[in-house]
Amino acid sequence: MSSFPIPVSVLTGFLGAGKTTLLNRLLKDPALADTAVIINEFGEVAIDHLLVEQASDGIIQLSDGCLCCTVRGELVDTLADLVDRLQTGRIARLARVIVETTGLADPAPVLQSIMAHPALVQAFRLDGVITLVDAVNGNATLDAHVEAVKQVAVADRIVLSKADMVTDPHELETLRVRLLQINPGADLLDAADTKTGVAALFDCGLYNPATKSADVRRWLGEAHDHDHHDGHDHEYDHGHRHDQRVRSYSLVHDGPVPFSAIEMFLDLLRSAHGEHLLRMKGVIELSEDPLRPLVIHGVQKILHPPVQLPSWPDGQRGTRLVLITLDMPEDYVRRLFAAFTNRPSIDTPDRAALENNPLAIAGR
Ligand SMILES: Nc1nc2c(ncn2[C@@H]2O[C@H](COP(=O)(O)OP(=O)(O)OP(=O)(O)O)[C@@H](O)[C@H]2O)c(=O)[nH]1
Repeated sequence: MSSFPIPVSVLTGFLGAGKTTLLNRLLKDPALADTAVIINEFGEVAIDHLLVEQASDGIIQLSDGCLCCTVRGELVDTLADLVDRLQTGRIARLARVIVETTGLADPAPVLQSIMAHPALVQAFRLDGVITLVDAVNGNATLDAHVEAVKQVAVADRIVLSKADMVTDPHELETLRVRLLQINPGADLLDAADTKTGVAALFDCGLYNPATKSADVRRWLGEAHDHDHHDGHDHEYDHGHRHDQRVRSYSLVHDGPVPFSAIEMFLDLLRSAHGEHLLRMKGVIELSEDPLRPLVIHGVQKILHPPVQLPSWPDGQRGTRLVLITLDMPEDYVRRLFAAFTNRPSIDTPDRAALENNPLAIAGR
């Protein structure tokens, strides 16, 4: 038996960053039994993975019981096919799916295809995004490719590989600081560290139905930190042009918010700026049900189905959203949020005005 929804982890990272190396090591752990690995190839890059052999139906069974396949086309079809195989008994068990994206792919479309598909949303849940960064080439790749910055920005876990090949400790430290500036909410791990195993990388807990918990404690800590800085914490001064376009900030409201207000705020945000919204996570204190926090998370325009936790972690209530954005006017977002949480502001329309005229705030 497999319990739905099945957790899906996305493993991404720059070309040659060490994804396959890490994956091969992880798959030796019995905790990853009954895992399906989907290698999602993009564009023209031809990949000859050791993991993958040719099989007539595209999916091969490895000796440890894991399934593996390479997808050139639609990831959605492969995931739907896995569900079909489970339901028709052609696969006995499926505990987890790992999607490895190759090279310099923008991870957002992969995440979207999992989170947006009506049928897949029932069967799968996004567990988390693991991004490999090569310590030798990391800085140069981040400078050259905005996709690389996006990969770091959407990560729940960032794994630094090839640190053993860097001789200058200062260089390594600079890269670490840079990665955490792009994405302060992620755990930064070392690929060579024995602790960087299954427990550290999986069950990121965006929401785990088995334990009915989410990793909101970390997000909340994150939100508090940002609050102290009044949103100006990531004005970088080191001149990396792509990094400066990525911002991470939090929106905090102490007190309950009606579901309709949050829904409309998110709708407006996504319709006006969806493609600039790399990642969003949050907990909401609902007016309708303040004792049970609503957990939301999204990638670009796609919002995962919200779930309610049975109680508040730490007992501390409040509405906190953490946003990671690319080229998005923060001021607009803050004013929109203030309007929907009914915080008065001299030159900003209130919620009632916005419900009548959603275009009332300039800056879209
Ligand atoms: N020294 C060192 N070499 C590593 C490490 N991780 C990976 N490598 C080497 O880096 C090369 C690329 O590693 P892969 O695991 O194939 O990288 P990948 O991210 O899967 O590559 P693509 O799928 O082609 O993007 C291989 O030769 C690995 O042996 C590490 O932590 N230290």
